[in-house]
Amino acid sequence: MSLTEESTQQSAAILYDNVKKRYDTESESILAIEDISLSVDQGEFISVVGPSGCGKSTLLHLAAGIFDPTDGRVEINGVDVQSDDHQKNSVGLVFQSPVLLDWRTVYDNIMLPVTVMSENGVLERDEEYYRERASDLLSMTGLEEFADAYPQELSGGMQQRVTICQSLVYDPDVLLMDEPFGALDALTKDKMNAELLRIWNETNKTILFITHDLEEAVFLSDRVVVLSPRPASILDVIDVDLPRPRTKETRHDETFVDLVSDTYEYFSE
Ligand SMILES: Nc1ncnc2c1ncn2[C@@H]1O[C@H](COP(=O)(O)OP(=O)(O)OP(=O)(O)O)[C@@H](O)[C@H]1O
Repeated sequence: MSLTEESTQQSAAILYDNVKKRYDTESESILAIEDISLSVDQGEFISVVGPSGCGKSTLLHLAAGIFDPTDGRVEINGVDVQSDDHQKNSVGLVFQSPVLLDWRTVYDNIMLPVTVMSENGVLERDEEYYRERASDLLSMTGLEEFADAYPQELSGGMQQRVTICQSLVYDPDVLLMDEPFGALDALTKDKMNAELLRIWNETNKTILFITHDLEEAVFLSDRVVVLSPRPASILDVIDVDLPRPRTKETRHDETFVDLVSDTYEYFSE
């Protein structure tokens, strides 16, 4: 049975099947991804780490359908992301810098994807459902008092929470996160990690999380995928056998410390 057949039967949330990606520009041709096959289960939290410029974001952009693979295929819930049957609202995206509109309130920013989907006629439910969902997400992330505030009145961590609400408001199955806490200070990042795990636990999403921070990867994930320098291939997939819920104490657990140091091995010269 091929990887595609096997994983479709189990309906992988995300499937990379022999994926290769080359960027051809006028001046150069860059092979970003050599050959990657990876199956992410429904509800799994998986992190991708690798050296700078190795192709991590490319991997995420392929799952978001932003680029076509040069070879191979990428599926979300068993559907090729490049096919007409792919439902774009099955995927939510969070980037490192919050992309919020200054002139819209927090609540209106969270509702922005719903407004756009409504205008495009692709809303699955009536708007009232999403309005309630936006309010639930505001309270889940402790932002209910800031519903009428504007983004510039919020701290960086709070803005990133708004972005997470925005990506969850239309209830995607899969959340693709590209170094979402990379710009935050260490303490805020730890808090956001704990909060993300709580949200993940409450919403049962599948999360593909890109980070440079190996401790963050191990703390959050069920598995950590280690990529080679560009062109990216998978060097290892590390199972994180740590109990959940993960807490502050987890970071002092011997297994946690060992797993982080095992992962570091791939990056030492
Ligand atoms: N749209 C594009 N056009 C041309 N080249 C690109 C494009 N996007 C990425 N690349 C190139 O592909 C390679 C991989 O980039 P990518 O952003 O995927 O790596 P990354 O591991 O996420 O990087 P970083 O660790 O710096 O965030 C890089 O050499 C980059 O310059």
